[in-house]
Amino acid sequence: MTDKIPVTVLTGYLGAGKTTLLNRILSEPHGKKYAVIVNEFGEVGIDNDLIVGADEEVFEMNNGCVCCTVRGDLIRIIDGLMKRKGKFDAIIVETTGLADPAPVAQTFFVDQDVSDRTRLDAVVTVADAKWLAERLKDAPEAKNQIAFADVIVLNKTDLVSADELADVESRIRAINPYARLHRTERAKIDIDEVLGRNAFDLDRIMALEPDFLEEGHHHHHDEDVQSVAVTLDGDVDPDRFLPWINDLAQREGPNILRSKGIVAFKGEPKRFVFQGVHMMLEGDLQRDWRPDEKRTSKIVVIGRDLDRPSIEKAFHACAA
Ligand SMILES: Nc1nc2c(ncn2[C@@H]2O[C@H](COP(=O)(O)OP(=O)(O)OP(=O)(O)O)[C@@H](O)[C@H]2O)c(=O)[nH]1
Repeated sequence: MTDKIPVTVLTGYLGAGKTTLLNRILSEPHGKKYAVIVNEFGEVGIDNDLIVGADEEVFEMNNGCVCCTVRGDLIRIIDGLMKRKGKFDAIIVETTGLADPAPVAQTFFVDQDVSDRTRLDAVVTVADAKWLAERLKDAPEAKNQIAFADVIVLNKTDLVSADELADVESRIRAINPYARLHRTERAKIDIDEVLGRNAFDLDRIMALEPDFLEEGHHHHHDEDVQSVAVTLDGDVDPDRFLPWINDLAQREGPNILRSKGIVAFKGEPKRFVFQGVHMMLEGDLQRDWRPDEKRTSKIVVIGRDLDRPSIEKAFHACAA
């Protein structure tokens, strides 16, 4: 068992702070080599672009959710990684915010090749202290992610009062009394609390889902949640884009579960990156566009009842 490569499944609802946690882990002077597998919901890869690349290799799985259509991809990527055994110490799988962690975890037990060579170390769930209580009401995935967690990182504590924090913590405890729970701001946590936990407890999961080890376990996505991805070749006018995106977040905020994008502003050598959850938006200029990189702007808005044509039209109207 000891020579099996540990796998950490990083989950948590849209915008909770998974990539923030992942970047924190990868930026630490850990002296280890991690293989990172990211899966995102949305037709264009943005997350992959936002992971701080040091030495680790990042494998992207788009076009679907890891818990359903791309599970074959996950198995293939892991098989490929295993052929290069010895080159890395651990695998981290970041799932989409809409993934049910059960089938992802199941892969590490049911697929023979994968289970021979890897072991699921822990399911780590990042929870958004501000929005989790709402999502527990309307998003079954959010609840499953908490139920399946071995470690819970209760993030964004800066956005709530002490009472709200205690309330969300008690809601989490009602679903999962077993997981280790940490309160964090910007996912600031000791790496040892997240990786190398040896915490995944199959017995507990079997009690939760007796058919966990049976194949053909299907997860139905919340069909109401859609992803609108728009790309634009060429530069964007910040004087048009910024008021528009701010206005969209204010107007459609309750319906927008997540928004993000990488935008090329006219005359600006740096990439503008914005991130949002509901009506809260943040954005800044990050690294330079590389000489070999096409200045393509891409945005993704994930939510309910979104007006796709109007978002597409409005973004294209921001072209410089
Ligand atoms: N105020 C505040 N914002 C945070 C905190 N942690 C992360 N954020 C912001 O929340 C947004 C979402 O963070 P991400 O790490 O991208 O979340 P994610 O879970 O990877 O999102 P998806 O992969 O799209 O589901 C970003 O704008 C972050 O900067 C926090 O503790 N406090």
